[in-house]
Amino acid sequence: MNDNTPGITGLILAGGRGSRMGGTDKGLQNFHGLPLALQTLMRLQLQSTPLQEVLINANRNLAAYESLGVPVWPDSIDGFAGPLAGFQTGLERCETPLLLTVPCDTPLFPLDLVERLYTAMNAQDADIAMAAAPEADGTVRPQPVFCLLKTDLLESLVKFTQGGGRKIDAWTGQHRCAIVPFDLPGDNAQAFANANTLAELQQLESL
Ligand SMILES: Nc1nc2c(ncn2[C@@H]2O[C@H](COP(=O)(O)OP(=O)(O)OP(=O)(O)O)[C@@H](O)[C@H]2O)c(=O)[nH]1
Repeated sequence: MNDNTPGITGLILAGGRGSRMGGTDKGLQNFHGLPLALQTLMRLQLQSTPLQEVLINANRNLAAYESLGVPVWPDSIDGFAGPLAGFQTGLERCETPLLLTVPCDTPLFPLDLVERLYTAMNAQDADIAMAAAPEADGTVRPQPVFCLLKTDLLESLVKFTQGGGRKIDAWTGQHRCAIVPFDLPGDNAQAFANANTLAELQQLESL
């Protein structure tokens, strides 16, 4: 990070239903003995480009999340409207020019995530930088919940969600969006592996 890097707030998205995990609150499931949300928080605190602040977005068990020591905000849109509701909450609550979103169920994400998204955003004069990574079939695909966003996109997002929009790519497609592949030699091919089920969580622990 150099002196010109603007403040960046990290947002942990832990507001989902976790239906494929039996309706459990995913962020509170243990990964190597600690809740996924805490593992995610620690990974954000280890980023090569430091964050100014971290927030958690959760819709259940708020006291348990608050015990992790950072501010916790539930969705401002009712009814589990999806990750974009979390983006909106983060943009409403963050006090820095940039917001980084990460999900709570992908605990091996790269330690240079912030650095590479920020570099691409600048180089491409973009409003959003989104990670992309190889999936099981080897194809590099966007990972839409890993986004660096300019905070002044809030108005656009509120308009989009008020119009019933729920799909991340439909909204990001309205803006200059840099897609940032994490498939360089030395990148961990499993870095964006996520746990939707308890079996997948166990698999992740064995990596
Ligand atoms: N704030 C917020 N975040 C959500 C919502 N739905 C999903 N997310 C988050 O978006 C990320 C990806 O979520 P998914 O795996 O698609 O959904 P999930 O609710 O976690 O799990 P499933 O119900 O099994 O699909 C996770 O970090 C979720 O916490 C929501 O309604 N509100």
